[in-house]
Amino acid sequence: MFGESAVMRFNELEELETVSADLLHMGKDIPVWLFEGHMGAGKTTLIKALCKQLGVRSHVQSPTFSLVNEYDAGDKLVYHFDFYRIKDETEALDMGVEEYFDSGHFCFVEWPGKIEFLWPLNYLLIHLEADENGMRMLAVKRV
Ligand SMILES: Nc1ncnc2c1ncn2[C@@H]1O[C@H](COP(=O)(O)OP(=O)(O)OP(=O)(O)O)[C@@H](O)[C@H]1O
Repeated sequence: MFGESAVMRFNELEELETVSADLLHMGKDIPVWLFEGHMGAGKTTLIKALCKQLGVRSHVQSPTFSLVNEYDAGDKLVYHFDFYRIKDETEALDMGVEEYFDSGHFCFVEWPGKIEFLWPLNYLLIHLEADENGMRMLAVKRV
């Protein structure tokens, strides 16, 4: 639908259903999705919308302290990471982040810049920004 990259603009929470459906259409064959964006850009909110589309019924919230949450999405699992508070990449290695990335299950990663050396070869890179009016700009690229 979008080729290898796309830009989307939206400003209503209701639009997230369409945005997340489009993203899944574009990247459903890629397990690891990296979500870049400043605090409050809307990373967790977008991941919630994606999880809903994937059939997750449990509560989706940022795993700021646990580093990873696991959600059941029927035939697949979703691992939701937040590396904002991680000390260094050794901590990510110790929690087995490479095994998660290789598992074939969806891995949605907030603050991926904190573990840049551990990014897999292929991933979906999503960059989110919010302007002063609350308008969101999302750029997505298959790598
Ligand atoms: N598309 C959107 N339209 C309107 N409001 C939104 C949208 N996305 C997020 N918000 C609102 O912006 C606020 C911050 O969103 P969210 O917590 O998802 O950001 P975040 O990028 O995960 O931040 P952090 O890095 O601090 O976890 C929330 O109150 C959320 O409801």
